[in-house]
Amino acid sequence: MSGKAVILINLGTPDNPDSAGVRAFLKDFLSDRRVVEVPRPIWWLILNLIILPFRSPKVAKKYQPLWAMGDSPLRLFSQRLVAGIQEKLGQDIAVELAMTYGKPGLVEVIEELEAKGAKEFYFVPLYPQYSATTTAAAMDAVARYFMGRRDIPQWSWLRNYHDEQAYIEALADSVRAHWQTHGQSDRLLMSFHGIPKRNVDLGDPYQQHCQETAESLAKALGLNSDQWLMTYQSRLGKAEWLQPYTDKTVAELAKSGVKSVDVIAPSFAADCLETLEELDTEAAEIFYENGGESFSYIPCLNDSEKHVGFFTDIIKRKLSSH
Ligand SMILES: C=CC1=C(C)c2cc3[nH]c(cc4nc(cc5[nH]c(cc1n2)c(C)c5CCC(=O)O)C(CCC(=O)O)=C4C)c(C)c3C=C
Ligand SMILES: [Fe+2]
Ligand SMILES: [Fe+2]
Repeated sequence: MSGKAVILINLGTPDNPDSAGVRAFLKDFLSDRRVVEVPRPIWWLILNLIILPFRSPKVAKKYQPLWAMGDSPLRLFSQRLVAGIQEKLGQDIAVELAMTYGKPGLVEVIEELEAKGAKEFYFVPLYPQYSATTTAAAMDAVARYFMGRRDIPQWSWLRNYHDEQAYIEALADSVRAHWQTHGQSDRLLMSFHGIPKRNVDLGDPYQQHCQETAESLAKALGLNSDQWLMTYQSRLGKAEWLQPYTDKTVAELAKSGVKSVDVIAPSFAADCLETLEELDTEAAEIFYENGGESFSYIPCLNDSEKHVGFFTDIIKRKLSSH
C-alpha cells in the first residue's frame, strides 16, 4: 500500500437489536455534546432517567425487523459502499468504514490502518450536508484520539458534498430510475434528518445545505415548484426542530387530496432505521391513514454504481494531487 488511507465515517448503530444494545448505542451517541447541547446536569437526568430506560426497549422493537438481513442495515449498506469503493480504487489506497458511535469504532480502524503502514488519512463523513451534530462530532472524535499523540499523521477531511454535481446527478438518476419502474407520483417529497432550530440560529449551516440540495435535485429533474417539497424528520424532545416536519406534512398532503407521493431521503448515504422504519413504514402509514393511495419510497444511494463512482472520483482527486 502507498501509505494513503481513506476512512468513510457513518453515525453508528447498535451492536444488537435488543434493549441493551440500543441502550449502549444511545448512551454513547446522546452523551456527545455536539449532538445534544442541553446543559449537562439537566441532560444527565433526562438521558438516564427517561430516555435510556424508556426509549431503548421501544426503539429496539423498531430495529428488530430490520435485522432480517443479519445486521443493522446502516452497517451493511455502508460496508457494501466501502467495499465497492475499494474495488474500484484498487489496492494502493486502503479504504475502511468506521462509525462515530459503536462498531467498527474510529480508534480501532485508525490503529489497524497505521499498523498496516498508513501515514496519510482522508476522512470522508457520509453526510452530504455539514452539521456540527454529525460532521463536527466525527471531526472531534478523530481529534480526541490524536490529542495524546506526539507524531500526528497528515490528515484531511471531506467537509460536505451536497454541492458536488456528481452527487446531485446520482440522486437524480435514482429518482428517474424509480419513476421508470414505478411511475411518477403527484409529488416528490425530500425528507431530511432534522436538527434543533436553535443550532441553525447559532450558526449551523445544515439547513442551508439541505435547501441547496433540494433545489439542485429539483432543478436536475426539471420539476416545477408545485411538484416537489422538502421536510425534516426524526425530531427528538420538546424543543422546536427544523420545519416543516415530515410526519405532519405527509398527513396534510393526503388530507389535501394528494394521492401519490415519491419520497427520497437525501441526508442519508445509506438506508437505516430513520429511512426504512420512520419513512417507509411510519410516514407511509400516516399517508394511508389520511387518505393517500400510494407512498413510494426511493432507497438511499447505498452501494449503487453512481454512488461508488462518485466517492472513488472524489478520493482520487484528493489523494493523487500530491
Ligand atoms: C438528539 C438528537 C439528534 C440529532 C441532533 C441528530 C442528528 C442527525 N442524525 C443523523 C443521522 C442518523 N440518525 C440516526 C438515528 C438517531 N438519531 C437520533 C437523534 C439525533 N440525530 C437518535 C436518538 C437516533 C436513534 C434512533 C432513535 O432512538 O430514534 C441514524 C440511524 C442509525 C441506525 O442505526 O440506523 C442516522 C443515520 C443526521 C444526518 C443528523 C443531522 C444532520
Ligand atoms: Fe439522528
Ligand atoms: Fe427516528
